[in-house]
Amino acid sequence: MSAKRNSRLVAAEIICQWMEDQSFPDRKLATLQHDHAFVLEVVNGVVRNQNILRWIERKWVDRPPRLFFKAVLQVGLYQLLFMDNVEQYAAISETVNAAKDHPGGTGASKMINAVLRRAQREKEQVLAELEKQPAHIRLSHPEFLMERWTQQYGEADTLELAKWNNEPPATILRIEQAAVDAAEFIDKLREADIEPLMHPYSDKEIFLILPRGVAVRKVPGYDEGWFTVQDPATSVSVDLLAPRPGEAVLDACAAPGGKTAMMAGRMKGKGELVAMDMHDDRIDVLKENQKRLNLDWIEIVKGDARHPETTLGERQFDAILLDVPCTNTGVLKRRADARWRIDEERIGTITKLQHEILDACARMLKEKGRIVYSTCSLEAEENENLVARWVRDHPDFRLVKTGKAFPPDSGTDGAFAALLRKK
Ligand SMILES: C[S@@+](CC[C@H](N)C(=O)[O-])C[C@H]1O[C@@H](n2cnc3c(N)ncnc32)[C@H](O)[C@@H]1O
Repeated sequence: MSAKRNSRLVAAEIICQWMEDQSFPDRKLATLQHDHAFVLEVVNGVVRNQNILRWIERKWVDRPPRLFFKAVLQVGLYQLLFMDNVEQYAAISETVNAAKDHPGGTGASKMINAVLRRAQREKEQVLAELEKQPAHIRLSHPEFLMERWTQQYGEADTLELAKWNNEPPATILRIEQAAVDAAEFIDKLREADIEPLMHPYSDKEIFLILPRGVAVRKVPGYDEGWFTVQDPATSVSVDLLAPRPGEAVLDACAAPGGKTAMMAGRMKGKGELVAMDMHDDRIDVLKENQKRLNLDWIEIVKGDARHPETTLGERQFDAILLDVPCTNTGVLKRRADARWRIDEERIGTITKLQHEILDACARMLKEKGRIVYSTCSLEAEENENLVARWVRDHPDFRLVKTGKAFPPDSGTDGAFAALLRKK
């Protein structure tokens, strides 16, 4: 049996890797063996609160430490300043040990020890001082993003949005009503001492909010495929597309398959539903979900939505969902690292890709067919502006309707969807 590793060290290694190459190991985090909940909270908290932690480092550390020690320091600071359920002595000693055992760690561990003890002594003062800092530091968002939101949505809504992004995300389940009766599922949850809350957004679908700390894999009916983990905002696009039994439907950017599963439910297992994605690792997850949800009638294909004919030949569809890759600004609450990946250049690159996917997949549509273009972004360039420009350039299509969920007012993640019909 392997010896239990220092959880602070595990967290620091993951954070250091992220600092080096921006790779955020969602899957590794989901499968950690030891102290899963603690490491997950620390990693997400440190990444989310970068601007605050860097601000403290600039105030209290004379010479910037090497990346690994920077990560260890941030792990310690995050526990002391933001986690109420951690014993302070353990937080300091275990974090210092994580640095000490590393090559070159003798000097760094002294610095880390001194800064953490200072954080322990001066916690109230430093948090009060933080409240006086500019919003992008206090709420830990990129300055340029706060500025562009302020221009688009005004200052008050921007501040509300940034605060919402920093709250812990709720785990929300969508009941697979073809697999289980909703009342029976809720009874099973209660028998397992899980008291769910019905999400107010529930309409065609039923969404349940799980109490904090419940591991999804332990929820009754996980293996039987009685539910998917999914925010209600995901139904904005599926409601607009409204796939029907017997239709030929393409989900061109499908993995991990939340919306595919929702569409499969609407189609009641009848018709053709093709789920495509271009990334092998994402297709693996799509297949796992397909298996768990018993949706073997769905066809999963690997293909590039910029060149769908290469995979799909001359097939034509009644309805196409384009849930395109985006900047994710509507789901920053769920994805701790996403806010740091956005810049003006990325918005430019991603809108070009979105445009290419829309152009190419529109060719796969039957006469009078329909497309829903959707994102989980709040940026007008990726949403309203892109669709308006595309329809201007494609007079054989008309924009029928758009749908939007905008947090925090929506009480959901952010989402945008536009229904386009071929004339
Ligand atoms: C927003 S996610 C889709 C989420 C999915 N619809 C769901 O509800 O679970 C976008 C997906 O597009 C895929 N993707 C990115 N570029 C693509 C391309 N050129 N062709 C096909 N899929 C692509 C990504 O791998 C990713 O899985």
